[in-house]
Amino acid sequence: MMDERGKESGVAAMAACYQKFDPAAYLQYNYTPPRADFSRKDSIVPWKLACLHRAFTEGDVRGELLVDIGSGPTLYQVMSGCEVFNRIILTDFLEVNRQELRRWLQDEGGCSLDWTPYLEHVCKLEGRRPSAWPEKAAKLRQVTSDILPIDVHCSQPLAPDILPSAGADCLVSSFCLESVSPDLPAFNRALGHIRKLLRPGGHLMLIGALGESYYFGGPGVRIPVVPLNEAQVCTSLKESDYTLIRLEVYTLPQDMRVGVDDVTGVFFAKAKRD
Ligand SMILES: C[S@@+](CC[C@H](N)C(=O)[O-])C[C@H]1O[C@@H](n2cnc3c(N)ncnc32)[C@H](O)[C@@H]1O
Ligand SMILES: O=[N+]([O-])c1ccc2c(c1)CN[C@@H](CO)C2
Repeated sequence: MMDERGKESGVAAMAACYQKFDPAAYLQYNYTPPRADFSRKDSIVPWKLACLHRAFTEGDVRGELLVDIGSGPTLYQVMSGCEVFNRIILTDFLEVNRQELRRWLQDEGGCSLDWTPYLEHVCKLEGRRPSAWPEKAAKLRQVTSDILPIDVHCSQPLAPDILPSAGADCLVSSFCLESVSPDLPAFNRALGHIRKLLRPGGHLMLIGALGESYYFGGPGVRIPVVPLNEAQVCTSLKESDYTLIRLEVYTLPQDMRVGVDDVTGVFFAKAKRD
C-alpha cells in the first residue's frame, strides 16, 4: 500500500508531464483522419459520437446540468448532450486547454481544429440536415456556462459552491482518468472523487483507452497511461459504487494505430450513481 508521500509524488509527476501538453498537436494526432474520418464506418471518432448520441437520447437521461471532466481542447463529447441539458460546464487541468475551448465558444477564430464536420455528423445522427450545424454550434455556445479548472486527484475536484448541493445531473469524461493517473489505485480514487460531483440517480458517460500504456501529448511529450482492460473498467466502476448500464468496446484496426500511442481499444461505459 503506497503511503501518502508516494501517492503525492506519483500525482505530481503526472502534473509535471502535462506542463508540456500541446493542444494543437494533440488534436492533430487524434481528431483528424484516419481517427476522425467521417467517411469510414470503422473510424474511432464516429464510433464515439454514435455511443454518445445513443446514450444521451435513449430516454433515461435528463436534468439541468452536464459537467465534462477533463475536457482537454475537445468539444465532441458534449455535442449530443447540449440538446438534452440546458447548462454545460467544461473543465480541464490546464489553462492552455481552457483557452482553446474559450476561443471556440467565443467564436473569435484562432481555433486549432475545425469542429464543423463533427457538428454536421452529430446533426445527421439526430436526423437533422448536416447544414443545421450552425444551429447546433449556437446551441452548444448558448448552454455552455463555464470553463473551469479541475483536478480529479483532489477529493473535491472542483472549487466549492460550483455545483448545486445535490451535484450535477450527468457527467461525461473521455480519456481523462487513465491518462492522468500514475497507477490503478489513483485511477480508482479519481473515479470516486468525481462520483461526489454527481447526484444520486445521475448518469456517468465514461470513454477511455484500453491497453494503453502511453501517449504523446505533443512532439516528444510522452505521457504514461494506466493500462486498462474491460474487466478492470467494470470492477473499478462497481467498486466506486456505480451501476453499469452498458459497456461498449471498439478495437482499433491496424491503420488507426498511427504511432501517437499504444492504445488497442476504446471503451464507452454508461453508468449510474445509485
Ligand atoms: C488525453 S486528454 C483527454 C482530452 C479530451 N477529454 C478527449 O476526449 O480527447 C487528458 C486531459 O486530462 C487533463 N488533465 C491532466 N491532469 C488532470 C487532472 N489531475 N485532473 C483533471 N484533468 C487532468 C489534461 O489537461 C488533458 O486535457
Ligand atoms: O482515437 N481516438 O479518437 C482517440 C482520441 C483520444 C485519445 C486516444 C484515441 C488514445 N489516447 C488517449 C490518451 O490516453 C487520447
